[in-house]
Amino acid sequence: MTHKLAVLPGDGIGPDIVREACKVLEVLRADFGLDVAWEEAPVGGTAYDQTGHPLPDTTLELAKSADAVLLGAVGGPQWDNLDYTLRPERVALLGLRKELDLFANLRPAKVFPELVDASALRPEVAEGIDIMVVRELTSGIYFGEPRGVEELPDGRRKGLNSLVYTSDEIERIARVAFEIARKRSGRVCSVDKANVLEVSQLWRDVVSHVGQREFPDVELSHMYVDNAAMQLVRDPKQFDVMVTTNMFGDILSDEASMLTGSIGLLPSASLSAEGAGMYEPIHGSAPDIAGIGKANPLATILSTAMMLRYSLDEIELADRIERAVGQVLADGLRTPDIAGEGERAIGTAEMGDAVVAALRG
Ligand SMILES: NC(=O)C1=CN([C@@H]2O[C@H](COP(=O)(O)OP(=O)(O)OC[C@H]3O[C@@H](n4cnc5c(N)ncnc54)[C@H](O)[C@@H]3O)[C@@H](O)[C@H]2O)C=CC1
Ligand SMILES: CC(C)CC(=O)C(=O)O
Ligand SMILES: [Mg+2]
Repeated sequence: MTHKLAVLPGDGIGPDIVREACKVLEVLRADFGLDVAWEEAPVGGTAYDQTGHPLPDTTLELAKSADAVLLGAVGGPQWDNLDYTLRPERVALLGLRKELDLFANLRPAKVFPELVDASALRPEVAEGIDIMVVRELTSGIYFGEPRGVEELPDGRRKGLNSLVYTSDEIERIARVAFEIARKRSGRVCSVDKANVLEVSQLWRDVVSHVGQREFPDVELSHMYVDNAAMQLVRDPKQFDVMVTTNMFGDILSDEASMLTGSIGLLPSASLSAEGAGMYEPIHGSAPDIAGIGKANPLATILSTAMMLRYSLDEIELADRIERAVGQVLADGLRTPDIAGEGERAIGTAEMGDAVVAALRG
């Protein structure tokens, strides 16, 4: 049966990088028998400009009816002053995640052997890093109520966001992390701020219970988020699976990207319990390099591989994409973000073309 995809390029570099991922899909369809069809739809600031809303009903319906969603990125300075009820990041991105119940965000941070020198770390520290950040994605402080900015009687203003987790939300993300750990090294590190936050005390308690009751074979440790941020740089190989809240996972995965060389390399999968999946690079819309051919498309191409693996059950083709990316890096091809000093850099489209050529062998 034909795999039906919703492709949502979005804003900034979104269209630049999604174009390259679609080239990869074209080749898989033409040369490797992947039975796939996709429809594009506007999302984010672009959709707001076209329709008055960052997540038009037609886009949401397309996403809901698809077998998987491929997303570029949303947001940018031209929409920064919009009222919060219309901001692309909040309405479109958080809206899609919530509407599709994509509570489990998998963000693998793996150092390609060819890119050890591009890491922000010393080569001996960088070599072999392979971390899976499991981030809760549909709750926590990005979604908690009450929220807002209000005027106080004395003329000051008060800004408020709420960090809320219920035990069932913690249980389900913990299970995802433990299951993944079983297929990897059998170790989970849960990251929280239980020395200060009541929510984190609940988080730690629930993760521990799930571990003891259902996954006694998996080794569980706990770490405060400030220490985890430091340990990621000091000794990243101590981590295998990290499980954490929405905001901590957002921040730690951007940090982890620099261990691998660039934020332009890290893919992600966002999954629901019912089988929905959305795939996007972990970075944003990078307005500073939009439309000028400097964006690294590999995070999006690797997100496409995750889509084949997790939503379409095309494991062999997912492996092929990952091998092709390894091949272009082994061939010395570098976009500006991963080029060393004096090294020639290629553009976004050339990098996409190189992956296509490597796929074709
Ligand atoms: N998933 C999404 O759609 C996300 C959207 N955003 C939005 O994106 C906009 C820009 O946010 P920033 O904080 O600047 O974060 P960003 O991730 O867009 O950019 C941070 C830095 O990384 C660089 N960068 C990002 N992706 C790259 C790539 N593929 N290749 C090479 N360099 C890359 C950018 O040029 C910039 O210097 C904001 O409106 C923000 O809200 C931010 C994060 C996630
Ligand atoms: C733009 C935010 C809502 C989310 C974010 O930065 C992310 O998911 O990486
Ligand atoms: Mg982020």
